[in-house]
Amino acid sequence: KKSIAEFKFCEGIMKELWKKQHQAIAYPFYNPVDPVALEIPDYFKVIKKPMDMSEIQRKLNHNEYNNANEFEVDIRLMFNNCYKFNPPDSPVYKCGKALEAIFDEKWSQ
Ligand SMILES: Cc1ccc(Nc2c(-c3ccc(O)cc3)nc3c(C)cccn23)cc1
Repeated sequence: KKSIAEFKFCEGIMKELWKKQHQAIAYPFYNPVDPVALEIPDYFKVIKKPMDMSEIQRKLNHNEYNNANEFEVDIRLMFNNCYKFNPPDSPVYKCGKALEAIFDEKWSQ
């Protein structure tokens, strides 16, 4: 059952992740990874299910999540794609870990 409260909770989390104060760690996740622009032509060979904050926001706005769990699945997919593709010592990997920590804190509230 699509509860309003679950939807509001997910909306609140996205509102947090989009905050300007998190821009330095959230920017790699704002939009779909563009392998041409980023010069990473093998990205779609490695990452079979791309996911980003704009797509998550679009799905939320279009009521495409049946529950909060489906929303969390896409959030975790976005971060795990980042950890799969980027080396642990890379700036973007560290951005993912920092942003996921903010997500986890809000998600557990
Ligand atoms: C040569 C090279 C190496 C690493 C990257 N990573 C990266 C990613 C990225 C995000 C999520 C993801 O699942 C994969 C990649 N986003 C960026 C951005 C926005 C700027 C610079 C680097 N970025 C780009 C180019």
